[in-house]
Amino acid sequence: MKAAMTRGGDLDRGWVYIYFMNLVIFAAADTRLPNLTCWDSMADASKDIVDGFPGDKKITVVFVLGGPGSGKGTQCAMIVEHYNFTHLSAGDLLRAEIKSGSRNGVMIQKMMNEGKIVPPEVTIKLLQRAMLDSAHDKFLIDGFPRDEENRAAFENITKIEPEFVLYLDCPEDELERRILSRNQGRADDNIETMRKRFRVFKESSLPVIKHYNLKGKVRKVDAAKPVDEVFEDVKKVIFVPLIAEV
Ligand SMILES: Nc1ncnc2c1ncn2[C@@H]1O[C@H](COP(=O)(O)OP(=O)(O)OP(=O)(O)O)[C@@H](O)[C@H]1O
Ligand SMILES: Nc1ccn([C@@H]2O[C@H](COP(=O)(O)O)[C@@H](O)[C@H]2O)c(=O)n1
Repeated sequence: MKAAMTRGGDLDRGWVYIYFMNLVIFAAADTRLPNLTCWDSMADASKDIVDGFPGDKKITVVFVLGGPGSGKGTQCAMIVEHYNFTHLSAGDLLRAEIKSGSRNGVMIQKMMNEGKIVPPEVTIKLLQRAMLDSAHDKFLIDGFPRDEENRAAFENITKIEPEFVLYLDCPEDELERRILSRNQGRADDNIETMRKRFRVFKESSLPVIKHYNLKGKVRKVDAAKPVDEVFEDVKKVIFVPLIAEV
């Protein structure tokens, strides 16, 4: 009897064990649900970067490249006053992403502080969202593509070829002078990071400019001149023959 009771007790304990194991499995499945949802929403969030652009809208893109402090932001601001373009700065979008407190913010901040290039999927997603959110179809994309990886990924994902590349050419000593007197509170505007950024520009961005030059798509301007003179060149030499003023 004792043995039977013990056996019975063992059997009961067995069922209790199975019951609790089921609870654990269900609970585990339950706690995985938010993760599964998260993966789903991540898939949704990344959908916009793999699908190109909706509709047949023709998107015109001009890439604006040049060393750090060459005047990309300054010239883009002047271009949008005269031509029907929307200015998107890759650097500004990345800085906004840091400020938003997003998951990628810490990584982006670290890369920027070291003058390194952020992985293309992050930057392209931000650019593509900004383009999709905009009612416009003509974009000046400033500070992008920074390297061959940026360039190839952008073309593969968006299927967009730039109309041309505006290259603001400026010697390093002038870039350094401008960056060190910019005074906008940017953590990367210091001599050490500036030099790293210039090295990255020479090693990684110049090959992109060369790539487009081989395709006859580069419009180079002497960006060491005063702001208004640079803009006169940008305007007369580049935009007027190609795009009507608004
Ligand atoms: N042609 C110019 N002559 C003198 N100063 C200029 C000229 N163009 C821009 N600057 C000044 O140089 C600094 C850098 O210009 P800007 O921010 O437009 O460069 P950028 O290429 O966008 O820089 P970054 O790549 O670091 O974002 C600013 O303080 C700006 O006022
Ligand atoms: N395509 C890009 C553009 C920028 N970055 C990072 O941001 C820094 C600042 O860029 P600016 O154009 O505002 O000077 C740059 O040094 C990079 O760290 C990037 O990674 N990819």
